[in-house]
Amino acid sequence: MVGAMVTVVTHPLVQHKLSVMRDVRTGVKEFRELAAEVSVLLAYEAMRDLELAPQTLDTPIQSGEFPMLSGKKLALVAILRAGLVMTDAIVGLVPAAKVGHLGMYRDPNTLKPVDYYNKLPADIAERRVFLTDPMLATGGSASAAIQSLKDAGAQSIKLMCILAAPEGIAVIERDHPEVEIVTAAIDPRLDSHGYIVPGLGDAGDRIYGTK
Ligand SMILES: O=P(O)(O)OC[C@H]1O[C@H](OP(=O)(O)OP(=O)(O)O)[C@H](O)[C@@H]1O
Ligand SMILES: O=c1cc[nH]c(=O)[nH]1
Ligand SMILES: [Mg+2]
Repeated sequence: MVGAMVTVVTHPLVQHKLSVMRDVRTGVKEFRELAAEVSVLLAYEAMRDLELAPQTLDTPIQSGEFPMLSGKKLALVAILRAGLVMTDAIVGLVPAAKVGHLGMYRDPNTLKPVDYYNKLPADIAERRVFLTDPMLATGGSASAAIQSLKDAGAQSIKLMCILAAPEGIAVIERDHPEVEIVTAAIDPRLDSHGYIVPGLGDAGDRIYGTK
C-alpha cells in the first residue's frame, strides 16, 4: 500500500512482466499478451475483497458448506482503446461480469480527454465496477470515466491500471477520493507531452500496432 487508496501489486511475476512490457524491443503480440496476463494478476489483487457466502453442495465424496462468491454482481468497464485488452482478459476470471465500454481519447495538444462512446450495463448501480485502463497519466481520462460511471449510477468503483503517475493518482484522489486504485507500478513523473516516464510508451499503440 502507498496511500490509503492505492495498492501497488509488487508480486515478482507482475514486476517481471511489466519490465518486459517496458522494453522497447517487445513487439505487439508479446506486449498484448503480457498486458492481458498482468491484468489477470492485478484482478486477483483488486478482487481480494469480494464477498463469499457458504453454499451447500455435494463433492463426489461428501456434502458440505463451501465458500462461493456472493454479494454484489460485477461490472468490468474498459476505457477504450487500451483498457479493452484488460477487460477481455479479466472477464475470463469472472465470466458472470457484465462489460461496459467508455470511448475516450486524449487530445494530444490539450491532454484533455475527448468522449466518443458510452455503453454501460443498465444495472450498473447494483454492480461493483472495475474500471480498466493500462495508463493513468494526467488522470484526465480516468477521472472523466469515473464521472461517467457515477452519472450512470455506479456506487462502487475500483480503478485498475498497469502503470500510474503521481499526477494521475493525485487527480483521482482529488476528484474521486473514495475510488481505490490498483496498479502494477507508480513511475516518477510525466514528460512535457503527458507521457509517463520512464513508462512503457503509448499503450494503445503498442497493443494494437498503430505506430
Ligand atoms: O491519464 P491521461 O493523461 O488521461 O492519459 C491516459 C490515457 O491515454 C491513453 O489513451 P489514448 O488517449 O492514447 O487513447 P487510446 O487508448 O485510444 O490509444 C491511455 O490508454 C489512457 O486512456
Ligand atoms: O505514457 C502514457 C501516457 C498516456 N497514455 C499512454 O498510452 N502512455
Ligand atoms: Mg494511445
